[in-house]
Amino acid sequence: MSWKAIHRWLGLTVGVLAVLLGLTGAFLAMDPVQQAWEAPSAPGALPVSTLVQRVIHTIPAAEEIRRLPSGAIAVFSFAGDQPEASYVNPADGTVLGAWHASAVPRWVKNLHRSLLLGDPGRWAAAGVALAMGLLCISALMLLLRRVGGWRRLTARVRGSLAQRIHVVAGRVVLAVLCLTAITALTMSASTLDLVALDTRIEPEVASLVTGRPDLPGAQLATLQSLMVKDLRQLNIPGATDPQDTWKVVTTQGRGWIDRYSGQLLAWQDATVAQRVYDWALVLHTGEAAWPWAVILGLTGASVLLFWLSGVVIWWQVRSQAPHITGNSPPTQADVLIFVASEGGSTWGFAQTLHDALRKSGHRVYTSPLEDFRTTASARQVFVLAATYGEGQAPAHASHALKHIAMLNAGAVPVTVLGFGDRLFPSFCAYAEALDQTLRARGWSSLLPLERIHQQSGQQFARWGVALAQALGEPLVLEHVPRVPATVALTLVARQDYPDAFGQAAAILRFSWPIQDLGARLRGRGLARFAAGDLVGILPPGSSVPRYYSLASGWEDGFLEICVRHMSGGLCSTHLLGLQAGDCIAAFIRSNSGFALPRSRQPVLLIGAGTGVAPLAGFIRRNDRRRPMHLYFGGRDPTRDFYFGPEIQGWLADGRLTTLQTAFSRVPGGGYVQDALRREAERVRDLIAQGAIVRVCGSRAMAQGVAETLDVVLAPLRLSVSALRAKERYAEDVF
Ligand SMILES: Cc1cc2nc3c(=O)[nH]c(=O)nc-3n(C[C@H](O)[C@H](O)[C@H](O)COP(=O)(O)O)c2cc1C
Repeated sequence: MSWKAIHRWLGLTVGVLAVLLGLTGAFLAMDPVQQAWEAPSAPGALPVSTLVQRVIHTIPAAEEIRRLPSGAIAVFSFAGDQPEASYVNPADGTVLGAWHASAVPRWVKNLHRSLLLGDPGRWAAAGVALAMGLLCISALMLLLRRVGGWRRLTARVRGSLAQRIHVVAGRVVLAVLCLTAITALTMSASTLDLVALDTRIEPEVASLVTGRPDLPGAQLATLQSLMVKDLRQLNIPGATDPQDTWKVVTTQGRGWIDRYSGQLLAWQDATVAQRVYDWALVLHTGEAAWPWAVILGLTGASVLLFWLSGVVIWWQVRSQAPHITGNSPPTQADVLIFVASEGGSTWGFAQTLHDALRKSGHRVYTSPLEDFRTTASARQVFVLAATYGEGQAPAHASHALKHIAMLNAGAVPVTVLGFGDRLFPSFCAYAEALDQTLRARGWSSLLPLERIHQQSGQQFARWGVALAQALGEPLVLEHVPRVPATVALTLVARQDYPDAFGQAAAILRFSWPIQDLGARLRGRGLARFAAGDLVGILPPGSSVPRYYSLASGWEDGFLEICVRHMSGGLCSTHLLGLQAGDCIAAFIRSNSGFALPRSRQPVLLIGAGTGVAPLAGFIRRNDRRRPMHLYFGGRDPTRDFYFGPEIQGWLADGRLTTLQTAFSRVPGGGYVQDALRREAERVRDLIAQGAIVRVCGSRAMAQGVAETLDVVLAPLRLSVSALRAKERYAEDVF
């Protein structure tokens, strides 16, 4: 079972009880705070003998003195038949007021400890604590996987409002929740008699009656050397029983003292189990320190927040998960289809294949690629995989390749169909990696690897013809593409560059519709985005989105892109024809590999042409004035210096540290690579300081930059591929 499944199912099943224990725990945590408020605590260095003297002076009938976990002193006595308990000021022994066993209704404590169900309830509460511990561990695993390791634990969180609340709150209180679960289990082990705290019998001791009067408490040597901070409880010998003794309980153990001679008659050290229990009690209840109790209280209350946001996330994921209609149980299916998809379009192709195979009489099971396996009934397996990042797997399938590489080959052929885009340097690289791994492990295939460019229905249909021939069945793959859920963005401003060498360009700024809280919680509407992410735009009459890098983040309050006209380009023509107030259909695709990690390390931004857009977005958000160095390449500063005035402004206000430009169509000009060569010394310095590099522009430019940097970095024995491996170098190319 995966960590995700453990987290999800424990959260959904035990979650309600965890909320109950969390809220009652938060309520109980008020107790130490209230006690600290009601009575001053005894000074730690006060000897117990002095305390006894003062208490007996004020309450001669005192029978027991207890130091409450808050540090306050409570004295128990009898007035006639009536038991009395009072707070006493340890400074002078004056009575401060009546002490109640707990101001908190007893049943809240019972509810917290045993759900008001006695022993079975205690077992249930322990079970919830165990589940809570597992929830914490699985949460940590998921968090680490999501952000990409310990070093990125504080990285920006993406997703719907519910997801962000869940993760951000988790980062804050996870450790305390985990500690609470462990201490609860420790205490439960004792309450449920799984561990005995002390199996020793109390010694039979009695004061030796000699006719002498009682020695006053102030003169008892044991109490003189005992400080109040170490006292738990002190029983004063009763007037009616001459053999009665003093009994003192401390953090170290317990002892019995002769009332006439003051001699210590017996002593028992606290057991290890007792000490562990005491620590667990203090950490779980916060009784020794009210500030800790406040932290515990807030943490307990946060369980409700986790549960609510967790349920919303679960519902959101469920409703957004691809649903394949007509899925057969895997054990009965003769065809298995496994899918790796980020944007969902590959699922549409999988459904078409699924339906066509069913139509020709097969029983088909379709599932995400991370479930890859074969069954006894399977005769054919198909893997439909999209490629993301720089030739990587879609996020949900990030571990699938490793899993497949560990499997022994089966007799069933496994055929891979890749989905990608030739505009990316690593076209269908993930599908290729899957295919190579399968072949290397010895799996056969019905058809060689095929790569589908830009979700082409025709290419898919052609592959269907080859498949039909190989299967010897009349199979037809007619794919009607699924259109991704889009939001209408309104153009609010545009800045034109009409003279950008025959290809008009513009910076377009859009607004998005206001979303209510419910929609934001569930991640409906426009997803949150950061500079460097992509906006997918569906031009009218097309179901294939075109992607543009974002030059702004959600916090900027607008969505900005830089578009250059491509001759015959459906989308760029549409975008450049927009007027203020016109709308486009768009959605967000995250590009987390290109995002800047949060750190103070310098950043080298290298961009050419409209590729400067995401880099401009990074600089715009650089409120913390992290060192950022921009290398911009264009043709002519008067014609295609996109974001030029803003860049100069950022340079002036410190968001941008340095700017190097290279324009190719001016006398003595050159390319951005030339600027890098010119600045080789500084580039090396920055890289040696741990700088991270982001490159955005055309494929040819990115290639040229990588080659130049390899030469520049050679004296450091570093290369672009070494930086890439350390996630210090990323490209966004088009
Ligand atoms: C951010 C991003 C990165 C991509 N990277 C690659 C890539 O490296 N290689 C490739 O061939 N296709 C790449 N593509 C194209 C997708 O693989 C292609 O559009 C695919 O059909 C999407 O399938 P899906 O909607 O099921 O995720 C990328 C697309 C996006 C949005």
